Amino acid sequence: MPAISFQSVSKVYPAAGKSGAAPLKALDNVSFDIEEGEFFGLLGPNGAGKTTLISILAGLARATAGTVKVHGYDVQQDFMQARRHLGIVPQELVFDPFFTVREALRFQSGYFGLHRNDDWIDELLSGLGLADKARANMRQLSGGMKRRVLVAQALVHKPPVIVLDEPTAGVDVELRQTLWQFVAALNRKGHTVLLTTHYLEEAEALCQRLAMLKKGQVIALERTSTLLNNATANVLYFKTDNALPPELAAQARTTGRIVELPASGPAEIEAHLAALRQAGVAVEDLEIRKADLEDVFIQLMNAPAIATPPPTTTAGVLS
Ligand SMILES: Nc1ncnc2c1ncn2[C@@H]1O[C@H](COP(=O)(O)OP(=O)(O)OP(=O)(O)O)[C@@H](O)[C@H]1O
Repeated sequence: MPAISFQSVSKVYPAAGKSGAAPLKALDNVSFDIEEGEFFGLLGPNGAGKTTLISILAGLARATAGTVKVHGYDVQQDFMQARRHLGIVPQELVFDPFFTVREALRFQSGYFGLHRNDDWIDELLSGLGLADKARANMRQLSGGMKRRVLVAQALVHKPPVIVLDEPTAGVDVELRQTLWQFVAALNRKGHTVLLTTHYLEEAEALCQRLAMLKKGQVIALERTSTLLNNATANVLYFKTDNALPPELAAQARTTGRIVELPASGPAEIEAHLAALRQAGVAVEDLEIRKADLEDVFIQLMNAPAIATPPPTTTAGVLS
């Protein structure tokens, strides 16, 4: 049985404000399963529908159509059973300022009917570098410390499935590393992890499989390694002060003077270099590197809209 199953999930938000405005389809027939023990990444640009999908999973929003199950429990019909199997680390820092850290964790344990949970709470506090903050009041903690408490709160009932919604946005490097070591260790013990992130290098390092959302549709569902192997093999990286010829400009990612040009192999690299020479583009600091997840992401996001239904298996990447 999958840990999480999304089946034909759609979400339409009614038109806001002016009459005549069209309703917004935030999710369009999203189907995929996440198997037990997987470390799974959900990626997509702003507004792709990631938070909407996680809100439906958490029972905080209702799907317009389709079903979502956690360990076989429907998130609507069996809400409490589904919720018990989930530990959700939200994007926003929400907490009660009057509790100490330990009280907040005890309170959350009580919500799940767990009353003698201090051994596990101590383990969480020490694993997340919060041991000396147990008696601190929540309002005295820094933003990074509050985020650690949110992670501890999500895990207080030892959920088999852990959902992290952009947990490292605006978080310093040290906390990111603590968090990832902790979550990776839980994953090794068998916990399923679903992560949404804007940091593609994080997804590349951690996630075994990825789904990419674009405008509410799944446009790729693949093992991370397969996605990387199927994608453009190389990227030509250089700096220039000159304008690129239009056929190269259309394919290039340009950041100030830095240009990154995808190339499928040696022949295309040579063709790009010839085109640059012919256009009189002066190139500095030229490097050829292997494509990474960011290149794959940009390639898929820039691909023309898909006309066929999204994949429901891990069969391949649509382009
Ligand atoms: N409560 C709501 N009412 C109306 N529209 C909404 C609501 N919540 C989200 N949307 C819209 O639905 C679409 C998907 O939003 P969602 O927040 O799920 O995307 P996201 O992929 O999580 O984006 P981000 O990376 O910016 O968090 C967006 O166009 C957004 O404006």
